[in-house]
Amino acid sequence: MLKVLVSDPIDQVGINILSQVATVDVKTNLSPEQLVEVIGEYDALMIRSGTQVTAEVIESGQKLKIIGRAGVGVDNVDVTMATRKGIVVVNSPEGNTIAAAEHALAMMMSMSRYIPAADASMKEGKWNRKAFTGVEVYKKTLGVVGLGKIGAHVATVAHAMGMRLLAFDPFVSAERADQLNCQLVEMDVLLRDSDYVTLHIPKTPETANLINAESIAKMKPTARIINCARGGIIDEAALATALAEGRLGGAGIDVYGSEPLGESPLRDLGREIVLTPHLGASTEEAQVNVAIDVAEQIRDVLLGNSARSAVNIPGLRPDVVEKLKPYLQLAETLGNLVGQLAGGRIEALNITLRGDLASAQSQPIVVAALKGLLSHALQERVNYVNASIEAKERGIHVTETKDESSRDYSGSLRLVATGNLGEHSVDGALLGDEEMRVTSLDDFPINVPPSRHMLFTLHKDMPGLIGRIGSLLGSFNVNIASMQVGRKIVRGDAVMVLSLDDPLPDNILNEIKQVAGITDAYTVTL
Ligand SMILES: NC(=O)c1ccc[n+]([C@@H]2O[C@H](COP(=O)([O-])OP(=O)(O)OC[C@H]3O[C@@H](n4cnc5c(N)ncnc54)[C@H](O)[C@@H]3O)[C@@H](O)[C@H]2O)c1
Ligand SMILES: O=C(O)CC[C@@H](O)C(=O)O
Repeated sequence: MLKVLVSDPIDQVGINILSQVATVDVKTNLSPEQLVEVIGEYDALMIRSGTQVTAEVIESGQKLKIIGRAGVGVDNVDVTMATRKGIVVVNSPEGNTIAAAEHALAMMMSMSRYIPAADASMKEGKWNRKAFTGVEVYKKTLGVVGLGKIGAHVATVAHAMGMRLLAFDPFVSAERADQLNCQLVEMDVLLRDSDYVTLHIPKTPETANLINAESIAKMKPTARIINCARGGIIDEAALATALAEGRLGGAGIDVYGSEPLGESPLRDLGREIVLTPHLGASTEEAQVNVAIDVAEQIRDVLLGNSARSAVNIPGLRPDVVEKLKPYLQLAETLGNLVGQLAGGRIEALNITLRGDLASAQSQPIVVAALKGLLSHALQERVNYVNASIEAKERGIHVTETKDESSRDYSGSLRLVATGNLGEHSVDGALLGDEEMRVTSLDDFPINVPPSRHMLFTLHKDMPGLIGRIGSLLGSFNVNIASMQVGRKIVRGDAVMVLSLDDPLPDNILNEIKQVAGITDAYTVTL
């Protein structure tokens, strides 16, 4: 029975989905050591932002196939290590967009009107109207850093509230910014001209400490900053000092460099700062959305299907995979076949997509071919997640070619593997929608369906040779299911492909190679 560990609080609806296919253990508040200790039992791990999925956790998760992050950010997962281990990492890119955007807007309003401080004073029994005179956001300038999903929603609502909008996002077009009524500007201009700055960017090496003493010095002393994105984008010590010294008007902070936030100068500040404990995604609606989104993906992956938002299988969108499925199988089979024919250390693989396939998205097909190529050596350790990285680490130079002009089949593939033992090529196509055919081997035309056990020979086309091979196999009690010969000219070089019902005994290959007229022979197990 499959087992899933849920190590952060997840809505029950997600647990119910996981329970359709697995035993689900909910164990929140595990220490890092406890997580390392138990993770080996589980096929999948579902988390929010509380669990740190370190390299050590992944190393210990020998059975792990998928890590599901019920939210957007995967910075609490060592994705590189997961990829290396062939573990799919999925998230919910949109499930909490509205929740996080509304939290940023709530921060903007509550700090403008000192609502948390006024509320606290009321609860202390006071009636102090003078201490909490705020400011309006109407006609003020909001600088949106990161005009992605959350930034765009914040911009839309802020525009409706009568704010002027600036945006900094090097990856967004001026047209998109225009649609959102934002003026795209450089970061320095945004800092200089904004009354409010709101951050909606991922934490990356470029964005770490983006807001520091230097950038704060560029802002208006009355400006207010909101971070509902990721901790570590603002230098918290520099922020606290600037607020304490009146060099910045206010801050609304939901995320911290280290969570949970321990002792911090931010906690010592007054009404000018609003702090929340990473609540951006904490709405009932968002938690249901992300739980369903991620639990469904875990369930699907455990059932052997693809995930719709895997962060470490770029380009393998489920709709694309669905359409290409028969060709992915073909690519994997041909990769496996040419890998075994080439043997030894493969140095290069060229994949040619022909006919209609030339206009298809090639990346999944290339990944499938690499998975096949490496599967003989790596067995089940190689999968769609890590095939590219494994190939790269082995120094395999991968190239792809597209040839729309080839019209033998509606779409066909050609793989050429070059290694330290030589070069081999295979061509393959689909008959009808799904039936695979190997259509050439080392440029000799053949037409055979791939089968589990196969024997390939390169030989001289001469009378009696096929009979001798048949008798030899018979003497080892190996049954031939089908046989085909391909040649370019009569009595020239030829190939023979035999599909066998049984695996070939170890010693028979050498005997086959001794038969007069045989140049070479290969066994392949698919
Ligand atoms: N507080 C929470 O609970 C909470 C909830 C959801 C999301 N988040 C965080 O909010 C952030 C935004 O999420 P999203 O869903 O909008 O992501 P998104 O990917 O849709 O948008 C991010 C945007 O940032 C831009 N960007 C990347 N690097 C940049 C840089 N150096 N400078 C400027 N722009 C840059 C990208 O082009 C993109 O448009 C993420 O960090 C996410 O983890 C936090
Ligand atoms: O799990 C949470 O509540 C936080 C989620 C949020 O930070 C995200 O990146 O989606």
